[in-house]
Amino acid sequence: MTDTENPVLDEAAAQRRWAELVALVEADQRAYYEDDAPRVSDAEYDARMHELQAIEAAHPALVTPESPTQRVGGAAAGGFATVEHVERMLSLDNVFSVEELRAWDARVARDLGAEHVGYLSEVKIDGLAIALLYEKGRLVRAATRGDGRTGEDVTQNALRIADIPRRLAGDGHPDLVEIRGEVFIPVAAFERLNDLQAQLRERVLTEARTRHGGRAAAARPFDEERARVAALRRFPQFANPRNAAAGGLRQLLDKKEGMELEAGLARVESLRLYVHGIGALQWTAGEHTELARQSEAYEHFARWGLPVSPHNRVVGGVDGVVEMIEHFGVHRHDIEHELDGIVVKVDALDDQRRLGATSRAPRWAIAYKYPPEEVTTRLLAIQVGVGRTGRATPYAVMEPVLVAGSTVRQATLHNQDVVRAKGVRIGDMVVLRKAGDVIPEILGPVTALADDGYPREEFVMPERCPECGTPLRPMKEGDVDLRCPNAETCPAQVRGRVEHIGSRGGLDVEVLGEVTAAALTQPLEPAEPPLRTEAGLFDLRVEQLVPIRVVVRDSETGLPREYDGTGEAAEITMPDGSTATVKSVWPFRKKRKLSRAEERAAIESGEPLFEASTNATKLVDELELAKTKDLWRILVSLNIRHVGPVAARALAGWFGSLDAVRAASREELAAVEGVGPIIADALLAWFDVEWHREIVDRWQAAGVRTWIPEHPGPAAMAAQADEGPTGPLAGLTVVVTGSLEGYSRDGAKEAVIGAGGKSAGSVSKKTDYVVVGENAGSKAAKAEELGLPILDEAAFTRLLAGGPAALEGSTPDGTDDDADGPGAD
Ligand SMILES: NC(=O)c1ccc[n+]([C@@H]2O[C@H](COP(=O)([O-])OP(=O)(O)OC[C@H]3O[C@@H](n4cnc5c(N)ncnc54)[C@H](O)[C@@H]3O)[C@@H](O)[C@H]2O)c1
Ligand SMILES: [Zn+2]
Repeated sequence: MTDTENPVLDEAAAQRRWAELVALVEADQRAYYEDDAPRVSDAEYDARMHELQAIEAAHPALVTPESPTQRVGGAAAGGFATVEHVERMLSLDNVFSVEELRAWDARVARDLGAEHVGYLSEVKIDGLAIALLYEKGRLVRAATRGDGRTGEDVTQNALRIADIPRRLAGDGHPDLVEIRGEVFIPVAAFERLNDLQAQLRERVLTEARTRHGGRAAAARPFDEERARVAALRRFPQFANPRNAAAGGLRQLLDKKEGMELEAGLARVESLRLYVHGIGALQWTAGEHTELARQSEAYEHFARWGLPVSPHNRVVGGVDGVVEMIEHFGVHRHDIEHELDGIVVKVDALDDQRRLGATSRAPRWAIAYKYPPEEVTTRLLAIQVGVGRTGRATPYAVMEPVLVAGSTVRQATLHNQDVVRAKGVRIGDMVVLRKAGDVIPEILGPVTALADDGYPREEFVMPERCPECGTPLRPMKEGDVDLRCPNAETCPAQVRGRVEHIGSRGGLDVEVLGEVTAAALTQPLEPAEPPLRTEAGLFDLRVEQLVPIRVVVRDSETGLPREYDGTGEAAEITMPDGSTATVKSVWPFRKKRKLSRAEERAAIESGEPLFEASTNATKLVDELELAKTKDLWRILVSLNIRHVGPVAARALAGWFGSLDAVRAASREELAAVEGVGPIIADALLAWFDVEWHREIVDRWQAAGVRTWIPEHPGPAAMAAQADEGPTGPLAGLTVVVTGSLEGYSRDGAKEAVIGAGGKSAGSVSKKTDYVVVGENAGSKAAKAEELGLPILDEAAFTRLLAGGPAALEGSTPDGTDDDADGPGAD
């Protein structure tokens, strides 16, 4: 599986590697199970275990009962009384691919002499195991797994968990039953817990400030920085729900007081439980029917008031399991808790007994693990980038690492407060998470490795803009974000605005991307850029472009890319004052096609060897075409705060010309549907700035059309509005979710608006139709829950053309083909 796996080591090398791995895995287990503070990601731990297994498979002499492959990981750690489990608690073996799963299924079928095996397929809850011992229906003990034989007595904390009944419901309970389950913190509760930690930090700070101010001898000023670090140590941000849950169940509440107790209680009360197994079971003879299947046991559990996961499925064979794996591969983040795999169990208890268990795990169950979404890597540097709006954003530069299928080397850290709250220092090993399509995020440092000898450095937010040197400051009082106030000529901001003009939501000029924007605003040569601001954009000539040489910058960060040997090398000064050799390119020129003789002649006579590239002529041609694009695109291109495509469409549609927008009062602007007072203020503020007005003037002088031909003007629009909206979708709100074949995401919205309807982003009772495409997620489910009419793409097309009347005669819910979706069992 892993590339470190090497079964052809000679005996001595195998022995050495084996000992090394055992030491690593044991240290990992202590950090994970006893301290609730892992030092490596689960993926790395799994890889180590896997390598260990491979070595032992090739060298069976190395297998001893003490090997981690033969034991249940974990131990009963300090602080709690230890208890013996009535029956041993086991771990689970893992598979990492569907092929391995099918091979496991084939072995089980062979051992049972069956053709198909009936399974119970469950979501693998990322929490920690608990064993609940009930005697005649009364909870007598709750224990952690520990090493499988001995666990920690956590009954006191368990009694505070609402999901754990003190008495089982109903009657006819066994004399003794050991019920196993998973304690976890739901994702939403986890976020609330972290909010509470932040609030407690603030309270600690306020108290410290007050104490300081009250002291008569407050000669020294209050050390804000130190106080914040201390507060963070008392109430840290939790890295993930699993560790927060493990720490929550295994805390000594009676040793806590004050704010610590408040935090501790909140943590234990946010714990939930799903039961997923049976240990010892003793009934008074004759009082009960024998249980035949695990799923039957769950039915008993549910009747006794114990929570059973709603995601379990009973399936007829391995294909049903594979379907579930595929389903949760896509919907991994659509359920209440974190999951890291699918657990498959032989459902028939007789068969479970026949298959038995190894010293570590049952043979009748297996866990399929999804690819990791959390990995660890080294934080090499924290740099600061400046964006289009001047916001200065610190971002992490990490050792490249593979996570959720892609290589990640950078992650935004948002602002200096976020850096502080995460408690990361440059040089730390950090936990990096990339879940689904969400952008990668650093969760925090690996605290267990805080003293690994690698040099550390605290991050200090720079005081000046790294691109133009202007002092950074918040734009409003109370703003956390710092901005570069030099909007007019800060290279980063001009570059960002020019790129925005070329973007899909702006003038949609294909050649005007990040490299072109940088070339036009910050060329290495000529020293004077063709554009100081975007005002001159439509005056550009091909001759101006040809001599431009530029440094290629990273699209995320705006920083120069290291020289990679493919372009021309250029020496430049970096934001921190150092120099670097980076890659540079000539984006607008190409070599003329000359014979050798012609070339020699050209060199002698000083004629140029280069001419304009297709990119250069294309840019000028496309800008020419862009001059008569829709008015809303021009509006977006002005880079006015809050004026994106939606507001720009509303403004253009109502006023019909840029001059009318400019002449409108605050009230007139705010009154337009989809505009409102915030955008109205942003517009007025924008037109108030002289260099902004100059952009409009110069664009108009260059021939940019800033009106809609044949638009009747705002007065006529107002008159018409009194008569109500028109079009087949007038007065109707439509939500489009998932992907459609014939419409892009924006295209579908535009089509709804074009037909006189409203396009909404979220489903509510006010929604009239929900259009559901491929891979639709929670919105589709919500629509079903609210009983809203659901349309497929074909019905949507009919609706756009003919309004609701066009849908009559067809079934509003489409077909019933996919009735066995996620919630159908
Ligand atoms: N990062 C680290 O340093 C580190 C160290 C040790 C363990 N780990 C993590 O723990 C894993 C190994 O731990 P493990 O031995 O506890 O095994 P495991 O977590 O892979 O599987 C066994 C456990 O799964 C749990 N589980 C969740 N849902 C279940 C369900 N529906 N049915 C049955 N059991 C369910 C049970 O608590 C059971 O004990 C590793 O693969 C890794 O993910 C990480
Ligand atoms: Zn600047």
